[in-house]
Amino acid sequence: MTDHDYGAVAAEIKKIIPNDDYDDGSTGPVLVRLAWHASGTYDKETGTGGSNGATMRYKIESSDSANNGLEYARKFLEPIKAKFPWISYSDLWTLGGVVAIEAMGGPKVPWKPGRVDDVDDQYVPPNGRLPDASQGADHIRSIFYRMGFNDQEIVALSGAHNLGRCHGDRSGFEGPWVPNPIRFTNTYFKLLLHAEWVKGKNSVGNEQFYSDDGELMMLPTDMSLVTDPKFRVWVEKYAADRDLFFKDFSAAFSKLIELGVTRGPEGLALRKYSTVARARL
Ligand code: HEM
Ligand SMILES: N=NC(=O)c1ccncc1
Repeated sequence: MTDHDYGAVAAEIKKIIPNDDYDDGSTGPVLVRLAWHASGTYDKETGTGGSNGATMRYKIESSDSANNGLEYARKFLEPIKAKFPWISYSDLWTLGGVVAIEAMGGPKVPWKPGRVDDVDDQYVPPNGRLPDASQGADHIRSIFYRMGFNDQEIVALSGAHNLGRCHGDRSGFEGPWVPNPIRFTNTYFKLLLHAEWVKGKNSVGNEQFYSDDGELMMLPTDMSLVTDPKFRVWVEKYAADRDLFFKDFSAAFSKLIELGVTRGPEGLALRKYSTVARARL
């Protein structure tokens, strides 16, 4: 692989994180969500989906309602793609999440280049592989076990809900999880355990949980992290130990953005699965 200056790309991404005209003043949370959704379609049994290929460029995937709102993130990164045309979208989108996490005070996340963008939509994974926020622990496990994650990693990754907010016109849920949604901390876990959460219906008719002052929220899937005993063990650990959360989140997010990436001797990603597996998409 020729040596491109990925540090220069990262520095350019860092410049667009603060944004007084967007949400809570930062593009960081939606960039993290883009990196996660671009990777979270992976299926370990068939080797399909994942961050390689940047398949969300194709309508089939970008129009999946689970990806509502990610057009903002993709647009924020377009000028950087124009400035560094040699970087793949697959690498740009994952690097965007990594840079955003660190810029918001989170841990360094190991990231490697070499993803290759698909040239057509033949490898687009089927919709429906991302989690449904209205469900519970069994559903979360089915989604994340499919990707190859365990309970500890599921809880660590869920800590990304310390960032950003829900938007009624995107997901049908509303509000932030924590008081400062543009700083990466373990507050999400402390609130899950120690705040009072009351079930209610939001303005678009979906059930979610509200803090006593009505300012903060939790999704039904968030609440399953404290009602399910095996998840709860890790919520308690991460609420008590920020450094442990940072270490585990960094490892899990690095694993997430590598899903679907098999590199050849030159470091470039190869398509891992056969036409047979593709036929099963
Ligand atoms: C456990 C399964 C998960 C469910 C059901 C879920 C669901 C949701 C929903 C419904 C939203 C609101 C989207 C919107 O209206 O803008 C959201 C936002 C977000 N999610 Fe998740 N999520 C899950 C896991 C994750 C993971 C694993 C990550 C990253 C590691 C993540 C990162 C984010 C971020 C950063 C936001 C805020 C985006 C913004 O502020 O625009 N989520 N999530
Ligand atoms: N982080 N996950 C999400 O943003 C999401 C997942 C599924 N459906 C809507 C939104």
